[in-house]
Amino acid sequence: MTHMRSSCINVAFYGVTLKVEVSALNMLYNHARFGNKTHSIEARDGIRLATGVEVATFSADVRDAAAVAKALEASGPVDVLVCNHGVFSPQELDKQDLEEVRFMVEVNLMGTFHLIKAALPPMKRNVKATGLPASIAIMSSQAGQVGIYGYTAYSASKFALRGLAEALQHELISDNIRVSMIFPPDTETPGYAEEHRRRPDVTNLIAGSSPGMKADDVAKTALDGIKSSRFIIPCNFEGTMLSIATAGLSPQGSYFTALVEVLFAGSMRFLGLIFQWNWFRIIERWHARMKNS
Ligand SMILES: CCCCCCCCCCCCCCCC(=O)[C@@H](N)CO
Repeated sequence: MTHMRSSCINVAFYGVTLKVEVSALNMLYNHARFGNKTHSIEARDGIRLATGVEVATFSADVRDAAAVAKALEASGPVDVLVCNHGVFSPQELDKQDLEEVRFMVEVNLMGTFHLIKAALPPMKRNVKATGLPASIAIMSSQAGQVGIYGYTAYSASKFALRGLAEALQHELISDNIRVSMIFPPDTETPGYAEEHRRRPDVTNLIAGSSPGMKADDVAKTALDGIKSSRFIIPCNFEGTMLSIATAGLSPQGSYFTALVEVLFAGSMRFLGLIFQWNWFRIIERWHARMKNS
């Protein structure tokens, strides 16, 4: 992040790696259900060990707008805001408690609003004062590009982030602030290990269409994408296909990617339909098997 001042906040959950990659002076390390102060101390020590860089960490629950605002005030103006928090509880909506649904929406969606609202005013002032650009990166998921069995609440919260990001980029373009969205597949984190144990078999079959990744690799891809101010940042090959298939009316800064999107729109729709057809078949078969046993 050479062109940006090395101040950054990073909010937990997809892994500590992003923090190690960025030579951050100020960091906010945030936790929802799984988090506490210990995690932010671990993150700080991890960064010191890996890079020798001394960082500050501030903890807050992203669901608590006032706490987030306080933490951001303590951290000082942010150049690169990475909204990296997220929670997931896999279950069919029919079986899932509304409390769980609300929890995902509160953390994944409202938490992102809280961070951006708190970070934006000083970020704008800072960009004006320094003449340097700033970035807001939002961690979505491939389940924020396509809805999948067992992901109703999660997909809803992640799809919502896209609307937020597209509109926000309109609002911030003249302030020289770039918005990015990252769409990772299953990512090896402690949260994922827990999720994988609990999610329905059929979810595993469908999510298996996109191979999982290590948190480090997602972090590297995310940083590269943020640095080149891409709006959509896919993380693996399937993610690239998915991003072309779901390009919609999203901003596209790369002429090359724009050309690929235009040239392959039809055939990607066709491929997407084949994927859907296959997924519906998997679901039907799975239900038939459940009925028989
Ligand atoms: C047209 C071409 C299509 C290409 C293939 C599409 C494959 C889609 C697979 C979706 C996997 C979703 C993983 C979500 C991970 C996640 O966010 C949870 N693990 C939460 O932690």
